[in-house]
Amino acid sequence: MLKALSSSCFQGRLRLSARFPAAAVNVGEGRSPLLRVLGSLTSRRGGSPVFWRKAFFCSEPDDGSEPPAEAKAEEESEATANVAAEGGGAEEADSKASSAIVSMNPRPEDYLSVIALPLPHRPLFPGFYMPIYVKDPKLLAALVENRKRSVAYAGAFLLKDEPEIDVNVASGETDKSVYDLKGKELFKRLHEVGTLAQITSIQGDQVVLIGHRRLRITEMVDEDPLTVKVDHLKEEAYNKDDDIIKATAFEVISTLRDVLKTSSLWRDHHIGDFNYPRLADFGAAISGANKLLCQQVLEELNVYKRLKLTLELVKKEMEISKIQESIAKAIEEKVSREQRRYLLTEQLKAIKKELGMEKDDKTALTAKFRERLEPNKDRCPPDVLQVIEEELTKLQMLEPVSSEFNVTRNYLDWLTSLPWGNYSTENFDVHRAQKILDEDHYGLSDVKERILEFIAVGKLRGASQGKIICLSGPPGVGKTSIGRSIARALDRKFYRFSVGGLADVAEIKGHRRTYIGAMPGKMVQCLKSVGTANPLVLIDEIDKLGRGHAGDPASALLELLDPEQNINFLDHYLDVPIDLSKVLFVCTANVTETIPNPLLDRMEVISLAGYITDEKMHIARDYLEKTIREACGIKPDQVEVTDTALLSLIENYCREAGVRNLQKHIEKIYRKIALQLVRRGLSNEPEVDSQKIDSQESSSTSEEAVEIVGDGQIGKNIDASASSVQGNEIVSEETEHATSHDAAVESSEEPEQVANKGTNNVGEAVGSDVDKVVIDVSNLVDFVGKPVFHAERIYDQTPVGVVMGLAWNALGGSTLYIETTLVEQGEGKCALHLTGQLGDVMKESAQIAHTVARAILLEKEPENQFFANSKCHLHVPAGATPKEGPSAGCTMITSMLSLAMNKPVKEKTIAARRSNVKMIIFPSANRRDFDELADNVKEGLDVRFVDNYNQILELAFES
Ligand SMILES: Nc1ncnc2c1ncn2[C@@H]1O[C@H](COP(=O)(O)OP(=O)(O)OP(=O)(O)O)[C@@H](O)[C@H]1O
Repeated sequence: MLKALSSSCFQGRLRLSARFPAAAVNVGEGRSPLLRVLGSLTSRRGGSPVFWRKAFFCSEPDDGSEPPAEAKAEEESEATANVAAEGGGAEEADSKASSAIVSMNPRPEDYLSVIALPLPHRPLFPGFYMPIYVKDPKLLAALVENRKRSVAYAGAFLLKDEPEIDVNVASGETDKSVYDLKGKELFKRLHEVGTLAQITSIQGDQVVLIGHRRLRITEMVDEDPLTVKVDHLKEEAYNKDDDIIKATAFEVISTLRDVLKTSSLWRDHHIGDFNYPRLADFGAAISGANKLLCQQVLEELNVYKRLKLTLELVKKEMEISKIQESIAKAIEEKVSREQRRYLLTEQLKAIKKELGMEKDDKTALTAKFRERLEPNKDRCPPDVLQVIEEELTKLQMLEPVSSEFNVTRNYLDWLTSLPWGNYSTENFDVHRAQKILDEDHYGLSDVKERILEFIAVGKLRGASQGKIICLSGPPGVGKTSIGRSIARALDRKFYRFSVGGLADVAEIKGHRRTYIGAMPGKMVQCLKSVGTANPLVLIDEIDKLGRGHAGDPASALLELLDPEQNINFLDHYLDVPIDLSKVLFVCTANVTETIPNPLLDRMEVISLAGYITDEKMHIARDYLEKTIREACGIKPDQVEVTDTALLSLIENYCREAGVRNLQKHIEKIYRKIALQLVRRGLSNEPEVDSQKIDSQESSSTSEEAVEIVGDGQIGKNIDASASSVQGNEIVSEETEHATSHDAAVESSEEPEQVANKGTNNVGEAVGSDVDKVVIDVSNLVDFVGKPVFHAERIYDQTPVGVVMGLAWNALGGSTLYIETTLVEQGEGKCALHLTGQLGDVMKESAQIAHTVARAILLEKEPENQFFANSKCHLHVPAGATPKEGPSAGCTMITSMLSLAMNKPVKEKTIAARRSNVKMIIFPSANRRDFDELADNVKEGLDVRFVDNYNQILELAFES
């Protein structure tokens, strides 16, 4: 009824059972295709590691029916021979054997007392092979002995779990405890129902069993080795044609088929021609079910119930199989997708390579690097060339996916992109250089002269030497921009970087290549970006160099700048020396005091003092305005900024040493003008358009409209409309102008309106050129807001105790007052109270000034006890600004004396030109500095040089 398992299976099965001793080895090694299949199947299902893996389906069981003829014959002959030779053994066996000698060989069912073999992992099913390991030597010896006496049967019983033993314990441990069990202990632990097992081979401690028929233990006969009395069990009788049994059996078969189908290993096999009880055993045996469930099947003698139990097991197996299949499928799909992609890209690469369309990555890279190096190869230092060659060889040997490959590639990228020995031709034309410098900057004659000297030396030597020029001065005096001009004058490439706040040495010297994301330092980056080895490098803000947490940036900078050292500058990343001796370094600083001394020593400092109003006017007029106007796209005849407006800007808005703020203000003005011009253009255009539309709609006005558009004089039209709208304002504006400028300045009208006024105002002045926007003092406020500064002169006439001094600050110079006033008087109340955020040195100066003033007063007016009996308060205004320095001593003395003698300092005494003061008193030691000032600065100043305070006293108080 049932189909043969498969012809090949059966062949294997029969061969194995027929020639068992030899085949047993094969069984163990799983060489038979069928056994291999079973073995793989079971191991895949994760059954018990040793025993289940080695349980194999074998032959027709001895379930009451006859064993296969061939096997039976062999067994019989073997048994006969053994018994004949030894003529002894166990009692029963003896009796059977002796009876066998007389009548017949012992049959399986004749074994009523058997040695009990414990099976720790799975029960043995009739018809299945199972190799087991017998570790107990006594038991093994007994089995061997029995076998010799042709008592080749034993009972195989599943071991019950010890209640406290976890079923999941490693098999090794379970095995160990199993081997230790003996006698009664073992007896108690055995399941009652087991299998009569034929011992087919014993190889060392490996014993191969074939299950024959079911047994039930009745009692223990012997303890060591455990021998038990058994009953042979038979299935309950059943009706083969019972529909329910039939249906269940079919269901088992079809489920088994499904399982076999889903498992690729079993796909080609068929289920054998079994009877129902055997079918149930087969299903249970090959399922990966739990040992107790299998034992249940073994114990079940009702065929229908056994089939049902098996059906449950195989259904479960089916589910597991399905899940397993879907997992396997998903993984397979993923792997094959990736593999496919990989294969395709490899194929593509191979095709491209074959067609010469693309070389492989490494070859292409190497070729690229070599090509890049080629133009500089002759000038490239030999040691650098050697490093490059070595790295190129290394690149060839590295895997493109490795991180080392990337490091080497980047390194080669940097090495080959530097301009080794590639110098730009310098221009030593002094006249041209002078022209360029004058073109870019007004004044700064010292700086320009120094640059021209440098060029002249270069011309005579034929090559310029590396130099460090340091331009020091307040912000906005043109330090950076003059650096750019020098580069232009010399025809050198320009590169600027700021070291303000720089704290990391790696910024200058680069990181070591071992770091992830390592980069070379600024200088190497500079060379790569300019592409020549002799650029002009402007190092900005060198006075604000950071402290550095790892290493000292100042020392690194020294190595970079020092002409003695930088011929072999070593960048950590590049690791090969670079010659920086031809680089012209220009540094900028606001103050030189904070520049590290070793650096300052090597620099040629050129000071840019700051500009006076005259100079600023020139700069604004001839340089700033011009460039800003162009940048805003405004034509020169569209705008006029009057001198007074410019002056007001400089004096009242941008009080600074440089011109940066002034530049910003002019930019602001020009931006606003640009907006106005655009707005006016736009406000006119829609008007023209609307007329155009009107002309289409109304025929009566069409001619007029066409005339206006056709006229092309849009400007005129704009103006006409503007004047018609603002006619009244023009009149009022004119009157305002006639009366007062201030009124216009304080006007709160919108900037645009005021600008229009300016335009119209000018329109009147320049006749027909009505589009011009004029900025003068009257409308300046609308463009740049209210003035920020007022004259520093607070007093028209300085009162008693007040003296004006000169101060230096970061914005350049400024004037400041020193005021002393009396707090209270009384016998012995001599005290001095100081305010105005004075630094320690300045406080000490004030104390000294107090003492000196007292001494001078004592000498001049011995009877004047002012200082002895007065508490004075000295204040330096602008209290929010900290002040420090030793140079205010004389001014303080003068201020205190003025109070003590109750005489104001003479109006023309101490002053600065910017504050409209006429006389300045300088210490004689400063005469040299004063002489260096340009004539236009000195102009109009009454300067006196003094050696001691008495001279000041004379100038300040005596007429
Ligand atoms: N003498 C000058 N003639 C023409 N333009 C000048 C002059 N001095 C400064 N300028 C202009 O002023 C602007 C500011 O100058 P720059 O940026 O070079 O100042 P700086 O001294 O480098 O300031 P900082 O110290 O803040 O860096 C530039 O646009 C520059 O062209």
